[in-house]
Amino acid sequence: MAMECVDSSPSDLSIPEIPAWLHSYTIKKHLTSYAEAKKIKNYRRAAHVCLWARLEGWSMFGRLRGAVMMQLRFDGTFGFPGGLISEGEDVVEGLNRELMEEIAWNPTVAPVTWNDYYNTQVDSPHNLVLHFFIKQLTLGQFCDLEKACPQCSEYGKEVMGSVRVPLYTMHNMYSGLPAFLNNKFTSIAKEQLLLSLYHVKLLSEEEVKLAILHSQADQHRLTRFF
Ligand SMILES: O=c1[nH]cnc2c1ncn2[C@@H]1O[C@H](COP(=O)(O)OP(=O)(O)O)[C@@H](O)[C@H]1O
Repeated sequence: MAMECVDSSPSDLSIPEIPAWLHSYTIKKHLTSYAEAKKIKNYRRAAHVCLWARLEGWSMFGRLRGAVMMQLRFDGTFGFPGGLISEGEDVVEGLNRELMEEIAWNPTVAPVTWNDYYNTQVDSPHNLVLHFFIKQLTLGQFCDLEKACPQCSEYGKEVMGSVRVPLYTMHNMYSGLPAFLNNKFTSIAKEQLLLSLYHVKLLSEEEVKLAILHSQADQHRLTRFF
């Protein structure tokens, strides 16, 4: 007997507006509405979240802007915390459960809710529906979470630790965010990172463009020399 799926989602979840130039860089999988995604049969569902906090100030590396959390995964790639939703499980409940396992998230402090939903993409080759959330924390909550991460049950197994994404670019136009973008990312996590930075206005349209350009420029330099 098929298990009945619990679903607490509101009916008005819409597809976000994404400017055409950013769309072409960041939407690598079919973008769909949550309602359409619900109709897809025999696909697994996963949900991940970009947790971030505003952070004003400067350092010798450049303007700090904000704290954004990603994690180093068991497969050597970077991704956002989250994971597969169990059969019959509500997406938001499943996401909060995954966060407890992967980053020692305490959902009673600041649970991820449907207000934090951002978009859904369909990874057809892998029969996977990918839901993405973006949640703002206070800087205090973010720093507490960073300290708690190593206490999670998956630490040293599935998750090797949380990292803060560098949002600055140094004078050489490469160190910082452009260099970070040349790491290996799982699935569409790199594209989700760029979308998040733009969506929450941590970076302007021009700054996202430049970060992409400078990360690619360095790849070309390396190809020429080696
Ligand atoms: O940060 C991410 N953004 C988008 N997709 C991701 C991200 N991390 C993992 N995925 C995709 O979702 C699938 C399941 O995610 P994950 O590996 O986190 O699940 P698990 O923690 O339940 O094992 C992965 O196989 C990968 O294709």
